[in-house]
Amino acid sequence: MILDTTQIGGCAPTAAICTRAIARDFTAGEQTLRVLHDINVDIRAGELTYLVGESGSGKTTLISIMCGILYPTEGDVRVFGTDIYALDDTALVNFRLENIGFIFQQYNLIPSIDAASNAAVPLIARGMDRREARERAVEMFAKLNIADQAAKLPNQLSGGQQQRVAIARALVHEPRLVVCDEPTAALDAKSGRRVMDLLREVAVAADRACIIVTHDNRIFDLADRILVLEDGRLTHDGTDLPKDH
Ligand SMILES: Nc1ncnc2c1ncn2[C@@H]1O[C@H](COP(=O)(O)OP(=O)(O)OP(=O)(O)O)[C@@H](O)[C@H]1O
Repeated sequence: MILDTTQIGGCAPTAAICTRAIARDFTAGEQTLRVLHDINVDIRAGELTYLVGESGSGKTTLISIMCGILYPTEGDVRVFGTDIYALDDTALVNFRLENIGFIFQQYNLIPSIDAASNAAVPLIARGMDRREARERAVEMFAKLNIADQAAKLPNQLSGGQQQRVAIARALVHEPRLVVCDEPTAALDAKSGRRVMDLLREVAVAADRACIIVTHDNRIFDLADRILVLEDGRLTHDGTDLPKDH
């Protein structure tokens, strides 16, 4: 019998991310702490989804699990239909490289190479010629208003400029899933909205999705969908924040 694996656990075939019964424990000394409990959510393609919640509620842990960098203690994660934690390590790395762009709170830029080379890394890792990869990175810089910063080393850039280099690096290979942890926190209001416009332009389409962890109430109106985590449990899923938030 042939199983339609996209339907396992009730995952919609069109879901960008589908989590079923996700739990995650961390162990510190003798103590084991459960920081995520029974997370069942479908992130739809074509939408900008926000994940909000108090500090320590589990947002970074959940997005790390959703994008293949942290194994869940329990449960399954499908990204565009692929059961990612059933892949072997090499296949998982390749899957991430091909399909996922990350923007983390720490920019993790390589200090010894210039901004354009940093942003070109995902293309070079996929085998693109270095010069062409840099050109593509600089095109992305133009959209982010930092084209004139391409030849600078990371330590010659402001915090906001470093963040935009990290954003360019996440988007340069046009991944199907973009995952961002506080992408606008270090930016002024105008630059923050510009980054959100760019994320919507590049990262949201019929077969693409973007999930954003944010506390930034200046951009809440731009979400298609808002998920709220409280103490490791999903307590709200809607087009707006709950009234008491
Ligand atoms: N590697 C780890 N070892 C032990 N505990 C951890 C580890 N990573 C996270 N935790 C704990 O898990 C809980 C959730 O952390 P997480 O970073 O996911 O929260 P968050 O909602 O992203 O917080 P913030 O908004 O402050 O970034 C916290 O209690 C945190 O202390």
